[in-house]
Amino acid sequence: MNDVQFSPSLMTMNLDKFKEEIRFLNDHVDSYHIDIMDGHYVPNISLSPWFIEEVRKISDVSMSAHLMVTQPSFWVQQLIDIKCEWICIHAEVLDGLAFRLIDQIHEAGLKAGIVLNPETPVETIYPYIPLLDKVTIMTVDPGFAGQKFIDGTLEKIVQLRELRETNDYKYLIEMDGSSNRKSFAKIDEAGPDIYIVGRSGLFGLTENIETSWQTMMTDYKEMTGKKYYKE
Ligand SMILES: O=C(CO)[C@@H](O)[C@H](O)[C@H](O)COP(=O)(O)O
Ligand SMILES: [Co+2]
Repeated sequence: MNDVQFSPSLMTMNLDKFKEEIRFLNDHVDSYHIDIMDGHYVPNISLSPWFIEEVRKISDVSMSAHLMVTQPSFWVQQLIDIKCEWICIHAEVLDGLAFRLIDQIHEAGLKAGIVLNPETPVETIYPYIPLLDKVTIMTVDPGFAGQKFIDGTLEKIVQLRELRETNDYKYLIEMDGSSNRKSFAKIDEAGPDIYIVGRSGLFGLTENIETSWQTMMTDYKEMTGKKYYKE
């Protein structure tokens, strides 16, 4: 397996420093995490396909959309239209749609991911898990930044690693929510491939993105004993 990746959650970036933060991060990350909420699936509104297009004007980094919406078909089509590289849908809204939507994403040449809420077991996605490019484990309830890390979610990351190993599945394992100095050690022990970092781990650390990034790198190194490959 490759090195761990960090994927900044742009919902928590400092919008008054949009260009400065994106230009700095472009050289350090493999993907950007874009939270898209419809105000129904979760009681909040955040980013949009339009936002992805704006970031693309100054970035070649691949985009991973995290759809927190009740009608995924509509949003999947919007994201296919703009060729968003990763389209990730919550398992909880996929009944009766999963195979069709995953196929639709793959036929467009894009990657399909599934996101699991803290209370949703990994078994929910067994019917289509061999088709997936990524599985994201929510380590907080979806909808907001700044929430408390839910320790019980980590065993699902371990379960996904074991399943992948046993069955030779290809999906990447991602975690989303409250990854920061306090949680890096326990996340590292569970062993996801991708850490989403938001306000508590990166953007909220200092006034300046370069200093925040360096602080995060120090935190990661001190808490895990490991070095990030794009430090
Ligand atoms: O999907 C979500 C929230 O629904 C996340 O991507 C948040 O944007 C991230 O958790 C914020 O970072 P923290 O505030 O948790 O550090
Ligand atoms: Co997210």
